[in-house]
Formats: sequence, structure tokens, C-alpha cells
Amino acid sequence: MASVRVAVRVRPMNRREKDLTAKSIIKMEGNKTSITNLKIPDSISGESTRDRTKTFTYDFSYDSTDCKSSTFVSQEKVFKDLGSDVLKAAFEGYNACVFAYGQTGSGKSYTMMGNPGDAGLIPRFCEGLFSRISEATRWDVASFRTEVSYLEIYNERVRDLLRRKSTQTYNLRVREHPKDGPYVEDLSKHLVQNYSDVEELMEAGNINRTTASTGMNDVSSRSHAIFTINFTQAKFDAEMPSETVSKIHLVDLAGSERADATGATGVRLKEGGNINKSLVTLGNVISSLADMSQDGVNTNLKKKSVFVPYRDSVLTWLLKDSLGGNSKTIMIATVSPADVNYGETLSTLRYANRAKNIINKPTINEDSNCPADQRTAG
Ligand SMILES: Nc1ncnc2c1ncn2[C@@H]1O[C@H](COP(=O)(O)OP(=O)(O)OP(=O)(O)O)[C@@H](O)[C@H]1O
Repeated sequence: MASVRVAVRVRPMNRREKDLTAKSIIKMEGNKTSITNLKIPDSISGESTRDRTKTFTYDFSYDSTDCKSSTFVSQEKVFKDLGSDVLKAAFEGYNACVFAYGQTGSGKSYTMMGNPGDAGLIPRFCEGLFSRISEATRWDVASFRTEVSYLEIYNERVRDLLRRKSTQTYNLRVREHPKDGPYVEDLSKHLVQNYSDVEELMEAGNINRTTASTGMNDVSSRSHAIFTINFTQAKFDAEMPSETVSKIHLVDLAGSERADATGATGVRLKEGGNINKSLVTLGNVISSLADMSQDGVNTNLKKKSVFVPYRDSVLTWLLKDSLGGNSKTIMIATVSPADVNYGETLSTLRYANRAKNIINKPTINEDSNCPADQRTAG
């Protein structure tokens, strides 16, 4: 049993916020994040003080507002805290998932992919993976097979971001394997031997990703993107061949924008609706799972059978194992520091607070090749 680990990251003020002379309303101290509603006057005491400033505790609170500050959290620090745990999980044979959630323009793509020369979690994770593989291969500890796939969910349809010349990239079917769970039929998987192989695929996929300029972000990701690494390790344990297979999902969600904040109309508004359908379902799944684990903690409560609506959206269906299932999962909630985004930011912080209560059941995916009687002998 393992709780979903939750980190919150606040980015610097952007141009738009500066032009609006926005004020910073986010404070971080240790693992605590506070948000202040500047519309409630400072002088009021009692109940209203609590309404003015709300404080949440997460596994990590990352202040990335000012690179000159001594408490500034860099891409490297985020990777050291979170990415290296995912790397460890992969080598131990666990499934893992990292997903970034937050308002449009709050820093999800920056955190997951990063910018040129300022790499985010996904490239750092892949680099780390291959540096550990080459280390282990040098010592002949094990042999490895790494395959990647990259898809986007756009308007509730699955599209392969890595199959360039095919007409069948749109609207792939999601099916369910009796043992391995939901998967995308005909999604291309690419065998990679080193980091530059992955880099090439990642770049190609990012170019194919659906983006558009919205009122909130010049390069806004209009889709949910799932980068998946299938990592197989074969070795000899006590002279018996054994194999572990881990699936690592690295997910950059589309923004949770409201139509009025982004000025969306027409196609953008329809996209918004479909993006929100997936995100609303994600919220419902998180709530159901959080309720379920709270019931488990409170033994006085009769255990309700809670229905988890995974199938209500493509996103939650594909991430079924990552949410409440066989996976070590991390959520990174990204927020803006500005008062003009108070409502969206508070909603993200509440979402993240709820996700802390999800209990997953990660298990090592070991597939021993030896017959069962030999496995238990000795
Ligand atoms: N921590 C950060 N430090 C520096 N710049 C950042 C940070 N977070 C985000 N930015 C910058 O803010 C802008 C918006 O970030 P990003 O594109 O990552 O947002 P997003 O949440 O992925 O938005 P969308 O949902 O619209 O795709 C980018 O120019 C990005 O480089």
C-alpha cells in the first residue's frame, strides 16, 4: 500500500500577470503552501482570517517564483526529489506514474518536458534510466529492453504521436487486457537503445502534439499527453532466470481552464468542454478513491462500496492502474502565484489535497521463467 505523493509547484509571474500588476498570493514554507484571498480585508479577525488565508500540507511545496531566491526550486531539484524515486521504482520492477495537473499556463509542460537547455522531468528521467542501464550492463548485472510510446487524448480521441506516416493515427481504440488492464490498440512502441533515441522520438512527438495559442498561454497544450516507457529487466536471481516488467506513465494534462478566463469561443470552447470532461472525470475518480481510503482509515464507518467512474473518460480509463491500482504515483500540481488566478489556484490546491488520500497497491511485476515447483523449492 502506498499513498499517491503530491507536490505543488508555483511558477514565476508571467508577462500578462505583470501587465495587470498582479500581486503574489502564494507562500510556501517547508512542505506547506498558503493561499491568500486579497478580496477579504487583512484587519478582520476570527472566522474570516481562516477564509482569507488557507494552508495546505503536501509531500513537497516547490517555490519556483524567483530564480535569485535562496529557496528557489530548480528543475534539477524536482528531478532529484521525484524523478529519482520513479527511477528506483522502475529498476525494482514497479509501475509508476507522474502526472502534472493545473491551470493553463501554470507550468505543467515546463515541469514535465521543460525548455531547451532547461530540461524537465521526462528527459531527465530518460537520461537517468540509460545511465543506470549502461552502468548495470557494464557489470553484466542484467539485460534490459526499453520501449517508448507517446499518445495524446484530444477531444476524447486517442492519437499516436509517434506514428508519422500512417493514416491510422487518429482515434485509436482503447481495449482491456484481462490481466494487464486498459491499453491502446495499435499504438506504436519504439525500441530505444540510448538517450538520443528517446530524445529524437520525444521531439517528433512534441511537434505532433496539438497546441494552440489561448488568452492564457501562447503555446497551450490542447490535449492530454501520455509518454509511456515499458522497461523490462532480465537477470538471474539465485541462478534462476527472472524478469521484471515496469510501465512508467509520464503525463502532461491539458489545462483546467474556464471559458471566461481564456476568452474561448468556437473550436477552442469545444476543446475546453472535452478537456474538462476528462478532467471532471479525473476529479470524480480522485474523490471516489479518496473517500474509499478514508472509509478504510475510519474503522467506525461501515465500508461503502464506492463506484469509481474510470470508464467515464479515456484519460481515467487509461490511467486506471495509476489511480488506486498497481502503481507508485506522483501528482504535481502547478499553480500561478498571481491574485488574478485565485479561484483556479485554490481549486488546484484542493484537488491536490484530495489526491493525497488515494492509496495505491504497487506490486513488483515479476515474471519468473522457472516452473512454479522450482520457484518455491529451497
Ligand atoms: N517554474 C517555471 N519557471 C520558469 N518558467 C516557467 C515555469 N513554469 C512555467 N514557466 C513558463 O510559463 C509558460 C507556460 O508554461 P507551460 O507551457 O508549462 O504551462 P502549461 O501548464 O503546460 O499550460 P497549458 O495547459 O496551456 O499547456 C512557459 O513559457 C513556461 O516556460
